[in-house]
Amino acid sequence: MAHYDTLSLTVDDDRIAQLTLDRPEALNALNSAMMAEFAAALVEATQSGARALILTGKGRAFAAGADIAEMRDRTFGSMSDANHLALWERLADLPIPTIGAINGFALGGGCEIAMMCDILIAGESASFGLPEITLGIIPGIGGTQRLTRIVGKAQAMDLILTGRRIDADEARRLGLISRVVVDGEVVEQAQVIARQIAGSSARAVRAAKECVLRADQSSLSEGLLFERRWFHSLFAFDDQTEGMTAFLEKRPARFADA
Ligand SMILES: CC(C)=CC(=O)SCCNC(=O)CCNC(=O)[C@H](O)C(C)(C)COP(=O)(O)OP(=O)(O)OC[C@H]1O[C@@H](n2cnc3c(N)ncnc32)[C@H](O)[C@@H]1OP(=O)(O)O
Repeated sequence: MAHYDTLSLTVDDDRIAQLTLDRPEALNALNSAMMAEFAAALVEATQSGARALILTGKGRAFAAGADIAEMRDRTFGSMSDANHLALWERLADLPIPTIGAINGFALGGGCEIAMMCDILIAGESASFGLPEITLGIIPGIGGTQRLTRIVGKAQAMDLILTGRRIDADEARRLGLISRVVVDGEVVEQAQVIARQIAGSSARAVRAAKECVLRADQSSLSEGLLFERRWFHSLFAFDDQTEGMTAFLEKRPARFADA
């Protein structure tokens, strides 16, 4: 793995990649250096053959948002010419499942990146929020769009216009995250989920991810057709025969790429 200054990337023997944001002294505030390294690390993780990626933060935050010190003196020109923040969006395009393991604060851009993950689990004392409004700006890494799709207009307006923070339980009630776990066990629990995914058929996992994501972006009829076509196509591969034979022979399936 390459050396990074603002994050670390590991890929273990089970082909689980773990990307850890690593600027704990600034609560993992997202600066330009981290954004460039993040994009490079995603490429490296994918090329390593990883079957799932865990995203977490070092210390008492997942990430407390974009780096305010770096951002304060930026201008419209420097932001728009560089299409600033666009690189973070690469996370949403990753072909493998992504699991956000949220420890502590996930605020502003931190919350926005978290919402790009496919599966999101958080420690009991994690807190989420989009406080950009208090800084005279709005979310810029997809926060208004993703939050509205996840929680609906009224809740999204409430959270975005007030900038208030919510705890892990409220985030789960609203649908932002799927599981709340004991603080300190977030990464461990994410690894359990990642291993389960890595032990499944890689093609079926990819098909499932593409179908779920399609649900957000297409009409129901298009989505149903997309799902059915993917379903049919999985019968072209050995994993389907192996999965079903293993069930009938009462043994665990041994998928080719697991
Ligand atoms: C993506 C887009 C479009 C926008 C954004 O994300 S804007 C940023 C949105 N985020 C925020 O507004 C949160 C800012 N941070 C806080 O409100 C607080 O730090 C806290 C509530 C998360 C934690 O407060 P606490 O008192 O526990 O800790 P601090 O002393 O405030 O922080 C420790 C250390 O980290 C620095 N820090 C924290 N957040 C950021 C940030 N977003 N950018 C830059 N630096 C940040 C903080 O200044 C402090 O550093 P020093 O010890 O050097 O003062």
